[in-house]
Amino acid sequence: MAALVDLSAADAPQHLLHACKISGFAVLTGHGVPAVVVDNMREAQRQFFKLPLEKKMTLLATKDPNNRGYSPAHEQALDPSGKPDTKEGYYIGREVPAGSLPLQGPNVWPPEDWAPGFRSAMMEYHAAMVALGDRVLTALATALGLAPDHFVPLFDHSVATLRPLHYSSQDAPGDIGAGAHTDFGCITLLLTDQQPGLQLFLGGRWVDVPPRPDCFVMNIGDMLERWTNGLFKSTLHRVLNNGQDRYSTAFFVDANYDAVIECVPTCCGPDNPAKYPPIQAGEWLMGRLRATHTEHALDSAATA
Ligand SMILES: O=C(O)CCC(=O)C(=O)O
Ligand SMILES: [Fe+2]
Repeated sequence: MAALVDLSAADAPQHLLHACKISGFAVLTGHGVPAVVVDNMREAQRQFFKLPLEKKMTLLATKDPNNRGYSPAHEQALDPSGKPDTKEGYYIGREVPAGSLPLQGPNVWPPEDWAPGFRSAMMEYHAAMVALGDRVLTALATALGLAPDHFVPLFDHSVATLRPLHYSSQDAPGDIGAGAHTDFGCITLLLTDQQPGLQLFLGGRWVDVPPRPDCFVMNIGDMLERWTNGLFKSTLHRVLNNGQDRYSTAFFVDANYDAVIECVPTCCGPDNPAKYPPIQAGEWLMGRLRATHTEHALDSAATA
């Protein structure tokens, strides 16, 4: 189901290709992300979520036009037909000046004395994830028979969202921490702790993904499924609470807001016509964010 892939091996592209076709999930070893970068991020994540709710509520992502900041428990329903998610989270993106594209702009940060080192630890981890994402995209382009740098111009100002999450021990075991969903973008790089909870929907049933705190769980999102004409699978997954505190950190590798997602040349042809009409990456993303979040400042943000 989620195959182990050693990213440092010469045949990594072939193994990734296989995993993307079968389940859309792989567990990455040989990723080269320094342990200190991961440890500092984990520490900052734990300290931040321990803050009193009144403080966290002053940093709401729903009030930010670029969707940066805190999202409390029950604010998002990743499965809009089900119960809201019990997880709390924090959205962090590229630290850039407000510009013409939605979802791009300055981050929302807690005051330094509330969460000392949070900002620097998160931005260092963000940079490491951008680099890992580039590496995975190069391997995937190679595996697809494209030039290794095929995706580079499509990700040079990409929406690159870091989202530390916390599932609370106060929630009942079996409650929906994160509702059944497929990821909206291209690739997700997920770090978990030692707590189980993540499940994939494969072969008509929910299958546990055993935690591997030293690895990254990589999965394919909707945009890459469309880009590959359905060759890569954007697989349904969810998180169930288990009565323990669980910390995970998602990094969403999404394309440039203004990139057009249409079938890559090696995945369609006369015998295999494009199954999906072209979409603009940012509009797709905004649609999925609006569909899963409660009332949001995004609702009034212009779509480019
Ligand atoms: O917390 C996890 O293990 C998964 C979270 C997830 O699927 C997501 O944020 O898209
Ligand atoms: Fe997800």
